[in-house]
Amino acid sequence: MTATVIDGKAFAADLRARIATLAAAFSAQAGRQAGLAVVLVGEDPASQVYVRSKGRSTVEAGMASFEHKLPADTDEATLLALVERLNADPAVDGILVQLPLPRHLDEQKVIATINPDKDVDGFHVTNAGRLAVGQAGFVPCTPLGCLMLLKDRLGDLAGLDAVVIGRSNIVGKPMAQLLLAESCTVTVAHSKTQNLPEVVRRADIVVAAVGRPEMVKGDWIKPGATVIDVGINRVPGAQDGKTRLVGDVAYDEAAAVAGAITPVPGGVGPMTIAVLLRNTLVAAYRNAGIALAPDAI
Ligand SMILES: NC(=O)C1=CN([C@@H]2O[C@H](COP(=O)(O)OP(=O)(O)OC[C@H]3O[C@@H](n4cnc5c(N)ncnc54)[C@H](OP(=O)(O)O)[C@@H]3O)[C@@H](O)[C@H]2O)C=CC1
Ligand SMILES: Nc1nc(=O)c2c([nH]1)NC[C@@H]1CN(c3ccc(C(=O)N[C@@H](CCC(=O)O)C(=O)O)cc3)C=[N+]21
Ligand SMILES: [Mg+2]
Repeated sequence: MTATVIDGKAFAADLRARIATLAAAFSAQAGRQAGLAVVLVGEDPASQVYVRSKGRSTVEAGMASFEHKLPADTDEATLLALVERLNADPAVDGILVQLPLPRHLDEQKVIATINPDKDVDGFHVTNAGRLAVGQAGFVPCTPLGCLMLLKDRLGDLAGLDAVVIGRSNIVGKPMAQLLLAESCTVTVAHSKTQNLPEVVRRADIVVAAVGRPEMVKGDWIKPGATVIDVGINRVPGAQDGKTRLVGDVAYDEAAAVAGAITPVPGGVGPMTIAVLLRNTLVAAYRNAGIALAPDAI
């Protein structure tokens, strides 16, 4: 058996096209574009690439992009003051502070300062709480993108056994909450989990969000299972000095057993950015007081 490749890049492109149509309608109705502010502290090359790509996608979708680049030695008061200014700016519907922050800055404090109704990353405790109790709020982009791919592939998820590997606040935990809300039987595995291969072998749905290159092996996968690989790991490539991107799943092995699998790159990553645009547009409609059908995007 060879798995169906879940084309996240194509799915995300389709989603972005639908968002662009709605963003144009929003601009016409509201008399202004929806706006996303992205804050980058420091010069981490990977973060710079992501921020540039977010800015480009935002503009392509017909929304305004406000990029704020601050030096690595920015102090906490300066960063918090910028977030407060963006909270108060009516042109800004969504605020994203690129993580990780330099070590001297307290990520939790920065996230707590973002107005929850502009928190398009869904990282604020208010949004985490809303997700946990089933209230409307912003859901973190990566897990929501994973859920969209799963529902597109599998339809109703009720009763399926799902194993999420990883329990971070930005991927693993919200992913588990979303799958629980879809009535999956959810197991959350982490670095202290015993017999991880056996745990994973029970799963109809595997979401790997670990940050360890190709850790999940082909013989951990139940035949026919759906495998979502969140991992983005840069490893040395075949040629000297070159690097390549691999996921948390040993792709070729797993694809020989799974029913469907996301590739890296071209799987979950592009979905993250598309969902960020979606969340920003939802925020814009809400901030402008214009109704948006719950299933519009
Ligand atoms: N595609 C995308 O858009 C995105 C991709 N990513 C990628 O996803 C991956 C995970 O990111 P993130 O959640 O932020 O990572 P974190 O480092 O915050 O969390 C990693 C999780 O994996 C668990 N873990 C570590 N080692 C093992 C192990 N040997 N066995 C089982 N579990 C283990 C940790 O357990 P414990 O809690 O016990 O330490 C932790 O819960 C990374 O590769 C990251 O680059 C992240 C965000 C977006
Ligand atoms: N506040 C905040 N919100 C985030 O959502 C956030 C963050 N900080 N910090 C970093 C992580 C990582 N992340 C990715 C987004 C897109 C791709 C993506 O598009 N990846 C492409 C490949 C990109 C490449 O070639 O490097 C792909 O998988 O096909 C990957 C990873 C968002 N993150
Ligand atoms: Mg982290």
